[in-house]
Amino acid sequence: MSKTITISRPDDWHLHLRDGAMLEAVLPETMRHFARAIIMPNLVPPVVTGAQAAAYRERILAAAPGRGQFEPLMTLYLTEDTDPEDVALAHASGLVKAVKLYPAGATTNSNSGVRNFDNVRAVLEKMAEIGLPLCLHGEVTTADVDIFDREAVFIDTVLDPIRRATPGLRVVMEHITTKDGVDYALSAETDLGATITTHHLVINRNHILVGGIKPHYYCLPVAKREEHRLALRKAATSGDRRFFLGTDSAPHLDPAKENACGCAGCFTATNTMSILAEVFEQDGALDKLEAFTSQNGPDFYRLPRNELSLTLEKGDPVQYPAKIDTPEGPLTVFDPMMPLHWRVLDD
Ligand SMILES: NC(=O)N[C@@H](CC(=O)O)C(=O)O
Ligand SMILES: [Zn+2]
Ligand SMILES: [Zn+2]
Repeated sequence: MSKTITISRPDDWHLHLRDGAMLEAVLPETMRHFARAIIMPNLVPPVVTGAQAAAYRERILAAAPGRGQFEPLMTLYLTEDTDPEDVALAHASGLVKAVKLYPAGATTNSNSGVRNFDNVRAVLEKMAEIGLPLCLHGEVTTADVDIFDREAVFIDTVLDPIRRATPGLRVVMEHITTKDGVDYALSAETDLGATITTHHLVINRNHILVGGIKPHYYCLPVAKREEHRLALRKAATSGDRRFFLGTDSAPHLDPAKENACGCAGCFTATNTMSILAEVFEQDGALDKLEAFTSQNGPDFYRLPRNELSLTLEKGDPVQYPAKIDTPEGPLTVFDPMMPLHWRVLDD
């Protein structure tokens, strides 16, 4: 008899869908396995206002094969000019589920992000009042801080002060990559969660750099030492409610990655569920997969868990495309460097 596992349908709590032709190419990859996703607002120009988020949501739904089967959970891109009342209205209408803070210059399309955190104080206070989560790209951007230390320094010098100054603010530490991130998430009983990507459970910094530069393993925050990857594995597979899946699936066309100045981002939407099942099985934690992909996220966001389910079956290695063809060129799918034995049924 074949071995199967059935879980509530997963959600992706950190996803880049982009726009236009890329949106059309990547949306089906996520919709195949995920019911909902927190949609990142780092378009060019960014999704700053409620009106822009509503328009982007319509473009996503228009690109969705079989409308109604996928719910985009919209976010606003926090700038120093963001109006607290616009945020409150977009939240009250049910449109917006989180606000995203990018330190200016930290990552792809973050130039409109925050330079002086004092200038967003009024928005953060409003968010604490109305219970709207803040999603954080947690890296400092100062030139004198080593890129491998930027997450840990951000926690000490930005995140912790913001949380102390804004009691009740609900925060998601996005795509944590360090033991420091895990430990900080575990330090709070309420109002703090952390997403973990698929790829950071698989790669460490050697995979980017040993034997030649591997641009498809380059993302931000950059993968760290093996001890950090192991801390992330332990956190994800623990079932602890503070950790949930945010794939950070971040498509960039191959020429933009395979470049003298390659873009940051790994595209994992296609094979994420097979990778995660393999990872959780390797760690003897298949029974915790559902908590990570389907329960802890909606619980944090105070949304119902999905009623539909998803079944994975163990068998011969799964076939998936190495690249997705988009009208604008090829897009490489993340290579986990191991055979994957768990296939999503009916996908
Ligand atoms: N993670 C990445 O490496 N890239 C993301 C931006 C982000 O999430 O920081 C992107 O938009 O390409
Ligand atoms: Zn980020
Ligand atoms: Zn991201």
